[in-house]
Amino acid sequence: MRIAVRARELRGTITAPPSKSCSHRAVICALLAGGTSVLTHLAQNADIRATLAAANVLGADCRPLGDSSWQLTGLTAAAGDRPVTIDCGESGSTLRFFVPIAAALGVPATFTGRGRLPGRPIAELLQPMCQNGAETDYAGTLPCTVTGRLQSGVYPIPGHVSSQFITGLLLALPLLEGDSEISLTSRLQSRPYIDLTLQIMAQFGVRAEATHRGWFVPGGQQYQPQEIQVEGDWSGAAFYLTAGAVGGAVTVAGLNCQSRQGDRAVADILARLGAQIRTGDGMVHSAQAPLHGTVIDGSHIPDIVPILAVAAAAASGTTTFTGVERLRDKESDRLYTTCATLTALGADVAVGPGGDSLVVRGGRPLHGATVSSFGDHRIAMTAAVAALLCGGQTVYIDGAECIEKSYPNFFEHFTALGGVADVL
Ligand SMILES: O=C(O)C1=C[C@@H](OP(=O)(O)O)[C@@H](O)[C@H](O)C1
Ligand SMILES: C=C(OP(=O)(O)O)C(=O)O
Repeated sequence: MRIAVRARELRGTITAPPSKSCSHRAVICALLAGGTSVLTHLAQNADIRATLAAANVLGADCRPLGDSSWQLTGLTAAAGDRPVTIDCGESGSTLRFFVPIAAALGVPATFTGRGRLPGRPIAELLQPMCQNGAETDYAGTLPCTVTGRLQSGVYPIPGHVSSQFITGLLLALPLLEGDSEISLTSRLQSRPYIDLTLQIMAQFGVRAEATHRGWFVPGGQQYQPQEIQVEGDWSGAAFYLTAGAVGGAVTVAGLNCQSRQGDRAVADILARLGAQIRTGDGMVHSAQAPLHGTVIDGSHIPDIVPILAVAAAAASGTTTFTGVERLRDKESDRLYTTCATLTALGADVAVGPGGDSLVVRGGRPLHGATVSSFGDHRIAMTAAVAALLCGGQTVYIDGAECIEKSYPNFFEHFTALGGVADVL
């Protein structure tokens, strides 16, 4: 699907979609709880559909109650040992969370996926699982089959590849009989996602404790069913907060200003770049002001680096994003695709020496062009917001349907704020 977008400025108020990260975690905790949970304001996107389908395959009874609420009855008895296939679609979270969960339940499972997912990293998670009772059949790409049953023990894991490995283990290891330890072998990146995991696990009555090298996870724990309202998505909100900062004035409602979502940092970062930001009462207001370059550590906020590069392109001077090497392993190689997209529109964006930074020399006027989404929802949405810098010219985005992965009504919000988004 090609979409033609045009906007000189965006103005008005939208409500943030439900958080994708919180929705994954809530569905999984509800699956693991013996009883019925009610999840309201659950994200309705392709990735959460994959996670709901995976929960269903493992024995949960998932029923829509309407109005984005779901009733989920979790595993009341031991899961069977009948082999299952779990289609993760394009969702890295679904894959990395369910691999250890299936193994902890002792369910032989084959994992499939599409798009870039088959090649995204997973070996670093399989390795400690194989040291602790699992067996895997994996040839460097999906499908991947996991058999055996995880045992409690020590799980050495790198912290710099994907925090999703650690979230998957944190969710799964409390189900084992004995205590386990997750031991980091390299510095943790994307740390806020771990805090979010621990927070939602705690809401379902399950705990893990931080140690000086990782986490201690007591075994024999039981998830308790809950009624949970999923909070608004700061990662999605980042697109429209950036839009307000570079052209117009946008208020995003439905956000928890004390959230553990790491992408909440977008508000402080835009303010640091010079935007007018006001927060309070579950709303964030972002308005245009002269922006100036700065240094942004991207190591804990990988998902908002592409959209912040648009703010950097609008700022005078140079903005350097550090710690961004892991952007290469997302739905696209986001270092390359952020550069390619913004360069096609006339911006000066390049990967820095060493390959772990992104350097944006801002302040250039941009122009319309045809760009590809590269099949990556965050790149499609980045290109749409970048159209605000193109002097009213049209940006054509090929493959824009990929927004379905996290933010299906993204273009409805774009038009509600006064932009033009025509499906061609
Ligand atoms: O745990 C999560 O919900 C996520 C963790 C992050 O991945 P990494 O830990 O691989 O950076 C992030 O990019 C992803 O979109 C969602
Ligand atoms: C990287 C993302 O998600 P996942 O890793 O779950 O595919 C994302 O939403 O940008």
